[in-house]
Amino acid sequence: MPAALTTPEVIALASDHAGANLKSILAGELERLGFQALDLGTDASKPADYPDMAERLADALADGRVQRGVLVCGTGIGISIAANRHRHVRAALCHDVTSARLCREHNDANVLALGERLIGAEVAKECLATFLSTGFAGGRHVPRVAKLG
Ligand SMILES: O=C(CO)[C@H](O)[C@H](O)[C@H](O)COP(=O)(O)O
Repeated sequence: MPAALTTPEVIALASDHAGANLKSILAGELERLGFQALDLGTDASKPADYPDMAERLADALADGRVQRGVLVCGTGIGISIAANRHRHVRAALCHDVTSARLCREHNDANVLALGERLIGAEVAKECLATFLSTGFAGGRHVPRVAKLG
């Protein structure tokens, strides 16, 4: 009997020009991990303002194209600030795997934000894999997360 086919989860990525190279690396890593990458731009040759790129990802979450996403700018700061202005976005700026785990367990983050100019590709890939494989812990965190929205 043939194995059941499952549709891979689509994960959206967006970045400004300063995060475009790391975004490409992470798109490849997503495919390697069995996800489908939806690249919302920009590429390194097309300068873009991080609020506009955060909005693209916020829109993809709002209209249901994706449930989770990744944002990258130079530091991850500007693009995470911009993303969190959208009420349905819980973007977590992470520089390490522990933060990537805790933002899922405690905050039910739906967006991982990274800074290409601050962390290396290998750490970024580890953060991505941890973010995607960690569930929300629920319990005492539920009312706290509810107060965010
Ligand atoms: O918002 C940022 C700083 O917190 C991001 O790192 C941007 O990517 C950065 O400001 C872009 O800088 P650039 O000099 O215009 O490339």
